Amino acid sequence: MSLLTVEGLGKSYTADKQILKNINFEIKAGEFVSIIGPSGAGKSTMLRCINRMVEFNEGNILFNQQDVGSLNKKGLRKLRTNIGMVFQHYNLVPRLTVIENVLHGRFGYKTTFQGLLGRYTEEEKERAFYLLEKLGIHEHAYKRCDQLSGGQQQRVGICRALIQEPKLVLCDEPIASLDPNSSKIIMDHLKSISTEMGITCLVNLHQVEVAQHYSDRIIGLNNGEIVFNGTAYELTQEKINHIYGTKTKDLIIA
Ligand SMILES: Nc1ncnc2c1ncn2[C@@H]1O[C@H](COP(=O)(O)OP(=O)(O)OP(=O)(O)O)[C@@H](O)[C@H]1O
Repeated sequence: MSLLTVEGLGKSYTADKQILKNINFEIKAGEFVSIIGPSGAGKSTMLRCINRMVEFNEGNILFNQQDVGSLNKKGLRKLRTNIGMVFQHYNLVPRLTVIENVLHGRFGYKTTFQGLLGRYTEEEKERAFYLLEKLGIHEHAYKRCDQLSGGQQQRVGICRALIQEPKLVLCDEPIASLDPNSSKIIMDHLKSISTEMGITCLVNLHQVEVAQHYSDRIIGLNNGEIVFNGTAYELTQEKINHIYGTKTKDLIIA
């Protein structure tokens, strides 16, 4: 069943340049899908239209049968509890502890007052520990986030997304700031989120081979248009060249 349907999506930030043009795709529940394409193709913009961090100008986005474009402030807040987000630069609060950052993921379920006072239930705290343990960083629970390595901080970011109990996790270049070892750890965790927890993952990536290794399906974006939508097996060198508009040997990172 389709969890996400994007129909005729268009976005421009300025009148003179269309960034996304007639984007159409569907994502099924539980799928792991990567979006690849050259710098400036519109990958981040597309991802951010889905939870309306970026407002789109044309088309429709249906999430879980719900028309995302027509949601009011309250509806949008509810939608965002169902859609977790993982960022390239983690977007943690550096001076707060790991556990506090994870619990921030529950913010969408709280009144502003409860959130500001940091009122979390025992169940929420236990869940936060469980997730930290699952991602192998529970021994750092009471450290300030800025004392952790990039890879560890990204794992905190993933825990914060997961504690929301999302149906979908959007990952915007989650390994772009990490070394190969940390990248593998993060990608393995993201993959297990989809295979073990059944959570759908939509991941922007710069590394074609990483996308091929982990994805059920890959979407290729070039200059704001989808030019490929298929499996890793179907993504031939010719198709990669088409997505990047060039010979890509230099672009492929092991
Ligand atoms: N807030 C903004 N205002 C104006 N233009 C923007 C804004 N955000 C992005 N753009 C432009 O939209 C285009 C697509 O950017 P976007 O970040 O979505 O691409 P991308 O494929 O994710 O690139 P990268 O891989 O380098 O992150 C670029 O030309 C960029 O300059």
